[in-house]
Amino acid sequence: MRAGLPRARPGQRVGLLGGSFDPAHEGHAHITRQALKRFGLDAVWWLVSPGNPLKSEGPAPMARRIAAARRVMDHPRVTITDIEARIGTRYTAETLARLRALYPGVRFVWLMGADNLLGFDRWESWRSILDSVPVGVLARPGQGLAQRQSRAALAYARHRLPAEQARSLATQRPPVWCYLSLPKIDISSSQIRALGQWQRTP
Ligand SMILES: Nc1ncnc2c1ncn2[C@@H]1O[C@H](COP(=O)(O)OP(=O)(O)OP(=O)(O)O)[C@@H](O)[C@H]1O
Ligand SMILES: O=C(O)c1ccc[n+]([C@@H]2O[C@H](COP(=O)([O-])O)[C@@H](O)[C@H]2O)c1
Repeated sequence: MRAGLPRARPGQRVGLLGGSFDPAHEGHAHITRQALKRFGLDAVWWLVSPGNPLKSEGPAPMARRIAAARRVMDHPRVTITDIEARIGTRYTAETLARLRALYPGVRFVWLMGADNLLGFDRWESWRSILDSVPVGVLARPGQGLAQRQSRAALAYARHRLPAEQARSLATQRPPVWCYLSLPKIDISSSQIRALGQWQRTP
């Protein structure tokens, strides 16, 4: 394994929470704890993005975002990593393909807040994401019904795993996705930036 990359053993169930984390906040920590517990994961990696391909404005420098994320989430089973910058990927489909090649036998699960269901069909090769890894979707304040009726959700409706079977998500054969209802935390990085509590430039 290359220096600086997190470790995982074949058979381990690893959730991947990609994000700008600009900055990280309690909403990220909350869905991570819920995903660990309810999807029965061994670990969660926060993939701190070099920059969301759909966002025109760049985020704060990686080192600042990582340091802030580590202050928010200090948990023995959570790793905060700049792995996408290290392996040179930005699009999720590409990241997942590289991670599967780098970590044979590891059972990855792509994690995301339900807001991402809405625009998911604009992601690069979005179908290949759903076809290649189990996807865990965590409730987020907002348009719950619209999210669950988004193009991606409808196109893959028959592959939705009932929440009662959430613990088996990582070992299910894709395409498979699972929507978890949970107590919601109404917080976002945009709100924190709007309050002036985080600047993108030092
Ligand atoms: N409060 C929250 N509840 C549930 N999911 C969340 C919450 N905040 C963020 N997420 C999810 O965490 C992942 C990373 O989010 P991101 O870093 O973009 O934070 P954000 O608060 O959505 O940022 P921004 O407001 O800048 O768009 C996404 O999948 C997002 O849906
Ligand atoms: O691959 C894509 O086309 C794509 C488009 C939008 C978002 N993503 C990923 O989704 C994750 C959440 O992004 P963000 O900026 O909303 O935190 C992050 O890992 C992004 O790289 C990926």
